[in-house]
Amino acid sequence: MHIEKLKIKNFRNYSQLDITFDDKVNVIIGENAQGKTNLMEAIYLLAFTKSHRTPRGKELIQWEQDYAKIEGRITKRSQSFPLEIVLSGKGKKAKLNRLEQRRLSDYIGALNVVMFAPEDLTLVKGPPQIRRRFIDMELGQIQPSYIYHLGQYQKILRQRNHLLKQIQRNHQVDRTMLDVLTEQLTEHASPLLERRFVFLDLLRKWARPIHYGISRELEKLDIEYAPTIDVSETAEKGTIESIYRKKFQEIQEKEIERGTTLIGPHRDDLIFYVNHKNVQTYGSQGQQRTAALSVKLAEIELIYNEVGEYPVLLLDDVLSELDDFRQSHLLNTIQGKIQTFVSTTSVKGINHETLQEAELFRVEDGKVFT
Ligand SMILES: Nc1ncnc2c1ncn2[C@@H]1O[C@H](COP(=O)(O)OP(=O)(O)OP(=O)(O)O)[C@@H](O)[C@H]1O
Repeated sequence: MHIEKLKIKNFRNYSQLDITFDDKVNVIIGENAQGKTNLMEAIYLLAFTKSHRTPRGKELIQWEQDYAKIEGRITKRSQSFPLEIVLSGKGKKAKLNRLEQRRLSDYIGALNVVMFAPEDLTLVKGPPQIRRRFIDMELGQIQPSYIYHLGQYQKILRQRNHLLKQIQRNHQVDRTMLDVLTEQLTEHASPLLERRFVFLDLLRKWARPIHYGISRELEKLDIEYAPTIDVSETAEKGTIESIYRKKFQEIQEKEIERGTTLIGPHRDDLIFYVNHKNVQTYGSQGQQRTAALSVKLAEIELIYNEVGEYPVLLLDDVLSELDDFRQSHLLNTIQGKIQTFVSTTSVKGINHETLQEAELFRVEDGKVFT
């Protein structure tokens, strides 16, 4: 799949932009603070309806303006269709084929995007929320029902945490509501966990040979899912549900004492191993980077297998962070088959033929010159 055209209005430092992209490699080049990342962010927003760097939609609207609009024309499975996102004080509107989609799960997944930015290199050693966000974003774009369960789960989790705090302060509060919320939370936690297990199994399958290749056949990568309950990765929804129910009963007093939900997918994590050693704890920075790169490349293959087409790849200022060997591994992978956007301050030192054949876009103060 690829993005044919992009139209932007009042987004970050872009007042107005209307560009046509190459279906292979597009290099976005410019000095610092000119709008390279903003352009990548616009594409990310078009795919996921939210930014990769801020949860606050207001920041995305150009200063002094009251709305921002991003339109894209996408080609997927030989069909061409428009996508549109409008942000304003009233919230956000997402249109697919000119029709407003009220449920995120009906919109996300129309355009598949994989982003690789310097902060993704901390996927392995950074805090657990980075890894949970990674799973949620990737699973969400290949399985709309995952987004539905995640949205419900997060809503019920907030209510449950609020109630636990109330009971913590006042033990007289009726606990019937807690039972109701616990049951509802379990109903959404279980499909989330079941899908994450399946996703992890596929990710592992794709990431292992990639990591082995990048490490010049020296390192075997393994990824383990670390849930907050004792459950097998092959367990089905029903089994997961009954384990959650039992565990919630066991820890009820502890949860009230702490005033928060102590188990569930919002507290799970991934553990990375190289040659059976935990990379988070024992890995060198190089090993951690290789593992992060392998996982990103695996994600591309995984989407190809699930969706039938390669996603659009955004490489935001990340090439200069990789050494020559990792850089050429990455560029060999995308060569000729994946529409890629590369943002950089300079192409000096990057001699790979993929970039020589690329379309160049120069960014200056929120304007793009070809
Ligand atoms: N809401 C906004 N309205 C107007 N301008 C904004 C808004 N948000 C950010 N900017 C401007 O966008 C510019 C930053 O652009 P961007 O983050 O894309 O930089 P960049 O070209 O990727 O630079 P670097 O190479 O340093 O990462 C800054 O000049 C900033 O002031």
